[in-house]
Amino acid sequence: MSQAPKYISGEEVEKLLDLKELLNSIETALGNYSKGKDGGVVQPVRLVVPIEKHHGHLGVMPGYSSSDEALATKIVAFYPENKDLPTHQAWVLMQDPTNGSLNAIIDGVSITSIRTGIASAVATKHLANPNSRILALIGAGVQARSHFKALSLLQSFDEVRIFSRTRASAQKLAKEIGKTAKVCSSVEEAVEDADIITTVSFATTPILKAEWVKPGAHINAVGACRPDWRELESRLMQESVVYCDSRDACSQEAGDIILSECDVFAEIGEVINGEKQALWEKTTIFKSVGMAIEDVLSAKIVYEKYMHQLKQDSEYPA
Ligand SMILES: NC(=O)C1=CN([C@@H]2O[C@H](COP(=O)(O)OP(=O)(O)OC[C@H]3O[C@@H](n4cnc5c(N)ncnc54)[C@H](OP(=O)(O)O)[C@@H]3O)[C@@H](O)[C@H]2O)C=CC1
Ligand SMILES: O=C(O)C1=NCCCC1
Repeated sequence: MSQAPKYISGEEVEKLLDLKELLNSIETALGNYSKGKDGGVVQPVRLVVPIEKHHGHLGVMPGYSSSDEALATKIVAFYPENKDLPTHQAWVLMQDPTNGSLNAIIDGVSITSIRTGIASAVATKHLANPNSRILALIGAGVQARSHFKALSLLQSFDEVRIFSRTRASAQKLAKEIGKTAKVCSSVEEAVEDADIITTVSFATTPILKAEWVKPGAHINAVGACRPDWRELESRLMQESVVYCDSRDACSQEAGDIILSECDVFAEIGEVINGEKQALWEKTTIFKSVGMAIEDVLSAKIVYEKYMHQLKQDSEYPA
């Protein structure tokens, strides 16, 4: 008889996910994804149902990694206008790949937030100048926080510039980050001389211009995950070396790529596999829209640790 699925909360996810371990695991998974069939990753482009009447979207993201024996599906709702609820709500359904039974339902908000920052950190590790000192965050929500944490695994920053639509959000984040943080009054002010720029906003028209970006900077372009949404102007996309998480997904969802008609030089997985160069001395952009396999790997780590802890608790009760 199959067991009732476990429910694993966001709090538990935050406790159980070790960021360095996740970085290694996501780096390997992105490499496997870009190997095609040989990599053993099966991940179709997500299905997105627009809920136009309420300005929201529902995404369904299944994925399987045969080398990790991990199978999961994330259901994610994103409602940019939500005020009392988070703009993203998500659940990851973790299944046993050997027989299809449901092992766990895991909070997907924390997984989405943590794994997206870590995926950008993987790209930044390969594509940014190793002597990067100034980080600019455009947007000051959930992803801005997870990106600051993830990018801080790679180096410490002398200055973290923050711009957001509402100054109070930027101020709140700056207080959390501490003395290296500086609240800026415009995107231009935030990115001047920045080595790493991370756009994590809900902008739907370009907010970052080529003329403001220091040559050789690295940009993680994380927002604008619909084909008609953009954060970066066309000239910036066309004049930089553009990398992406998935060509298939970005060609359907990334307005920054689709509308600028820029070339995509490589998937980040191709860089990880040594098939394409990391041109970090040039201005580089990592455009991501998010991949199911990142959720699958995160869920696997969480589930295994959760089960290990349960076993220990039952063997050695307090
Ligand atoms: N690539 C990927 O894998 C993923 C991408 N995303 C995307 O990342 C983005 C950020 O998500 P998340 O942090 O969770 O969302 P949040 O709602 O938590 O935060 C969004 C932030 O962006 C700010 N913002 C909104 N519009 C603008 C604008 N025009 N200019 C500047 N700042 C703006 C908000 O402003 P305010 O100051 O008013 O609060 C807020 O600080 C979204 O586009 C989301 O869909 C999310 C998950 C995965
Ligand atoms: O990968 C994800 O999860 C998401 N990507 C784009 C916006 C919604 C969530």
